[in-house]
Amino acid sequence: MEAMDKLITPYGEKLVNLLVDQARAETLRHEAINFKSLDLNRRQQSDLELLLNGGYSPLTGFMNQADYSQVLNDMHLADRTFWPMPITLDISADMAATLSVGDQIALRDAEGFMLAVLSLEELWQPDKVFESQALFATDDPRNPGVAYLNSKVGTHYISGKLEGLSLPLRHDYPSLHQSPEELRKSFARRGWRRIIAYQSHQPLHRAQYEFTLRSAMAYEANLLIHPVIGSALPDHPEYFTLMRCYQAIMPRFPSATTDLALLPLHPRCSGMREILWKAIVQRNYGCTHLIVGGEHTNLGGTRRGMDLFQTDGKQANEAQRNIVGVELIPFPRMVYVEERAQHLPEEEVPKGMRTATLTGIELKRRLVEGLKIPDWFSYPEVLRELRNTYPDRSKQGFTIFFTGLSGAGKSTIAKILTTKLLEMGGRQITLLDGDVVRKNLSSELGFSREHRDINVRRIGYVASEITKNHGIAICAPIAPYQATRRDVRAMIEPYGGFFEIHVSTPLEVCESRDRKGLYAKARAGIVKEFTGISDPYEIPENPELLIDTTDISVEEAVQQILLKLEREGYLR
Ligand SMILES: Nc1ncnc2c1ncn2[C@@H]1O[C@H](COP(=O)(O)OS(=O)(=O)O)[C@@H](OP(=O)(O)O)[C@H]1O
Ligand SMILES: Nc1ncnc2c1ncn2[C@@H]1O[C@H](COP(=O)(O)OP(=O)(O)O)[C@@H](O)[C@H]1O
Repeated sequence: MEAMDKLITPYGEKLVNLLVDQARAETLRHEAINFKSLDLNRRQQSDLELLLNGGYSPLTGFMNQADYSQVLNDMHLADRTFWPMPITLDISADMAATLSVGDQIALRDAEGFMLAVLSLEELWQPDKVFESQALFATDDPRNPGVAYLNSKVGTHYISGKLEGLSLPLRHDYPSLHQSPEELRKSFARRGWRRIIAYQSHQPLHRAQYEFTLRSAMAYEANLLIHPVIGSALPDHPEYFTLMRCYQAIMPRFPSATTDLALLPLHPRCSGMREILWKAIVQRNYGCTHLIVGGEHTNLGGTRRGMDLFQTDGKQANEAQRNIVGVELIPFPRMVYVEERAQHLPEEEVPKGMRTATLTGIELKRRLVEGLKIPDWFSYPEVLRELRNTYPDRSKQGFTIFFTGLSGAGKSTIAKILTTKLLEMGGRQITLLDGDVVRKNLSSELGFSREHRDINVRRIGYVASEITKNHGIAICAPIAPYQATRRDVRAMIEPYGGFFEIHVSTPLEVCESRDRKGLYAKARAGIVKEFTGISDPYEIPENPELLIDTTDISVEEAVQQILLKLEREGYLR
């Protein structure tokens, strides 16, 4: 590449800025009581941000039908500008039925804060099968892009003049959320011209660090580490861990030549179209090169950018890449070479030398099981951050979720288990017994299926919060329905351990115990909808443990649970 004396121009030569001035913003805010409202989801907010701040230059709004169709057909806008990705604003059929051309629609964030106003010009129903085929070369719902389009994207698209009032508000890492204009200014001030972007999705370990640095040297370029955060959950601990991992590794890069900023782009999983689209965005942010690939995969090592060129590259001819004007640098499959004590692209490894890689799944396993992660794989400061979020199991939170008939022994076992765990110490413990919850959290509820579900989900929510904060939640509701128990499991498992314990004492035994006299009342029809008598109990399919208390003592039951927890590494 020849020497450049200026920053690369934006795609389409001019950086778009759709934020209106103060006076216009005031007028729009004043008029907004008469506007229709649309609360944007994360992806729509990401697209709006990149439209408003010029990341999508030369687009000046969500696409109209002519641009949308042309982009799907041959990756061009209606005016023949090359553009590979549809950028559309979707709404539900219900909302579509209330709209007519000329309406003004307030686009709001999840809290209802108005970010922009769209004056409706077009409303149409896309052919999602056609869109799936164009973007993902399939309409198979197992493809994540197709699944998103079918389940999360509304039935209608809208377009029209877009006026921005505010970029989405962010309270996390304000200095890292830099717009194209801000980054360009900062590059210009520092005299940066040739800039390689690395759009990371995961922490940088040694392979990514070595390759990005090596690329910067080979191309005599500066480096922008540009994590893609448009789809991240900004209130989720994993997001903050990821950010801390980036911040932890930055001091290893030469600070005068490397920068870190966040890219609010929401990925689409759409192969070569996606790469070219990301390259355009990156050009708008002032970058001349884009490293493609480099994520840690579950299959082994790092994903090679080269794979994408080989599978989808046929459509991405040289001409398209030239039009975008950003040089693509494929990330090779990096492996660790022991004799060299460094990572090398697989192709460059001299014959006979021993190599090593660690898969994403294996990394996670080692983190949660507290096992060693080899020094060649990452840096201590990055691993420290990861270990804080994924502490080994003896420090993770977990939920013990008892389920079973009334009188099966749930509360009794739960109480003694709580005492035993308190004796051991180490974590905060909360007992969410059925009766206690019904008194304090669910006093307005009865025993219909709907009410039982609400009750059990509330318990699940509280338990998930406790588990997230590394505590122990012990729950003892009847929880008669399989689907609800499955939902509760899904709420908790991402944060720590989940043990469903079916206290499977048979109905006859529970009835003969009849501690509260409720079975007698149920038989007499005085108590209605009584589980096991006049209401269903769906047997758990795959509980972690099954305890029938007919012939065992409470102490024995509790021992079974403690042994299970110990075997799984939750007790040390
Ligand atoms: N109709 C009916 N069916 C079942 N249980 C009844 C009913 N009416 C009152 N009770 C008492 O309420 C306790 C069960 O409440 P849960 O919150 O655990 O039930 S559920 O999970 O919401 O289904 C349950 O307590 P346990 O005996 O400790 O299980 C009963 O004492
Ligand atoms: N191994 C055992 N575990 C738990 N409870 C037992 C056991 N053996 C007998 N029981 C008796 O069974 C009854 C269970 O009642 P409870 O714990 O309130 O059940 P649940 O909470 O499932 O409705 C208690 O009276 C308890 O003393």
